[in-house]
Amino acid sequence: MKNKTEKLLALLDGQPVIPVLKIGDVAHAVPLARALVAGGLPAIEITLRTPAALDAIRAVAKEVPEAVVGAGTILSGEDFVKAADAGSRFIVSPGSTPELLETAEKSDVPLLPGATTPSEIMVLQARGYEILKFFPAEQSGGLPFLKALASPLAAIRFCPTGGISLKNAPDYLAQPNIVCVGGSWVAPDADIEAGNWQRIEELAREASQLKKR
Ligand SMILES: O=C(O)C(=O)C[C@H](O)[C@H](O)COP(=O)(O)O
Repeated sequence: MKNKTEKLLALLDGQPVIPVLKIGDVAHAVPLARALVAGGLPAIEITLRTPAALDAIRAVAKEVPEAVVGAGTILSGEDFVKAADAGSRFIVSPGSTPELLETAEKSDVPLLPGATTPSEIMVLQARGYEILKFFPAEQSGGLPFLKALASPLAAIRFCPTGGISLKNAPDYLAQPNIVCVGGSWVAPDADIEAGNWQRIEELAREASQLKKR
């Protein structure tokens, strides 16, 4: 597990914000990934929330080698395997199940599993996880909650996601037990639909300049 934690950290490479993407049309995947890379956010999370998601992951893995493509909204072992086979280099889930964790343990692809309560966190810690997603961050108690976890659960670091924006991201990133934040704000649905890659590149640049790294 140490290896996989290090692998995950190397892939994220200190990037302060991981864009959480919902891609409805596979044709948007490559230009969107290129815009995010150009804006300084190469590690991206394509969520399995649309029928196009697996093809989008495949297209980015093949055509945008500068990107570090990951998959999000992974709910089962089957999703994990499909996403990894499509070329995902890391996998993100909103929570965890024993079945998902068993599948992840057989793979070389690192998993960033979600947890919010001390008990969920302790179960994952006992299985060797040191970096967890904290989802939905704002709705689950946000920064005060994460600060309260830092002392009893000192070995765990978090990637909070859900309700994070350019406005509150700096406060999260200033907290030592936070590795990065995730957010959809850097790639708004309307800009993806309109092919507004320049604006997405600008939003990415703004986000990439927030601390950590
Ligand atoms: O389903 C998952 O695996 C997720 O990653 C959930 C997303 O992280 C959030 O839905 C993003 O939240 P917003 O930035 O507030 O839009």
